[in-house]
Amino acid sequence: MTYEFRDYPDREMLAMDLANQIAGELRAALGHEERAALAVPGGTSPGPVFDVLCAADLDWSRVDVLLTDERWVPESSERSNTKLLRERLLIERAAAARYLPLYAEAARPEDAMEDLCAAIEPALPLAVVLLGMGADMHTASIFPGADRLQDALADDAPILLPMRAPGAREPRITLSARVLDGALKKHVLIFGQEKRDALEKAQGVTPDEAPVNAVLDEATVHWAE
Ligand SMILES: O=C1O[C@H](COP(=O)(O)O)[C@@H](O)[C@H](O)[C@H]1O
Repeated sequence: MTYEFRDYPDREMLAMDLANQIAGELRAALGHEERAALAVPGGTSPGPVFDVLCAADLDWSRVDVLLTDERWVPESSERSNTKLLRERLLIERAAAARYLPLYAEAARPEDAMEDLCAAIEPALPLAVVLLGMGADMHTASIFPGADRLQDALADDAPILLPMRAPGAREPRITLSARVLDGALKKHVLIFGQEKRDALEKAQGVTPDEAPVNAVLDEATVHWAE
């Protein structure tokens, strides 16, 4: 497994550079495809990248935007990844993109899985994926020790899976490793020494213990303190 590691002087430069790269990759994809799909993480890290990317000059009306994973909470919750996306990515020029939700008003992710999957399937494969990583080496909502971990890592995994894990505060829904790893361009965004150490620790460890390993091959990792 090989990946490129980019070390930036600060978070602002990382956000500018990464957003410009993603915009360029989407433009390139739209040069030879009718539509291009972009999957992005939630959590605390990607906001500054969204702040730049939302203003990128490209034909957003031909872009499908989706999350890599969602916490099963309503959009009004501060824990909602969708809320973050609506406030910081799906604005300005990017407001013209088509948003493919990973959440529906249902008590459990299982209750909405079929409809959510049916909407996403035609948009695949992903043209570009941006992933986050937790200090426990989870990526998207594929957590070490999760109830559906093996299913999410399987070669024949479904597009989406419900997920519950000791490290996750609420039920989750996540794209499988197969779908994330199948993206034509893959970026992983991490900030801080703790996550850099975690990424190094993930080397040579199985994806069961370090799920991020399932998506790292040929990815670019972007890091700043
Ligand atoms: O819960 C989640 O965590 C990861 C990492 O988030 P961060 O706050 O440590 O940046 C994120 O990539 C994922 O989308 C999110 O649901």
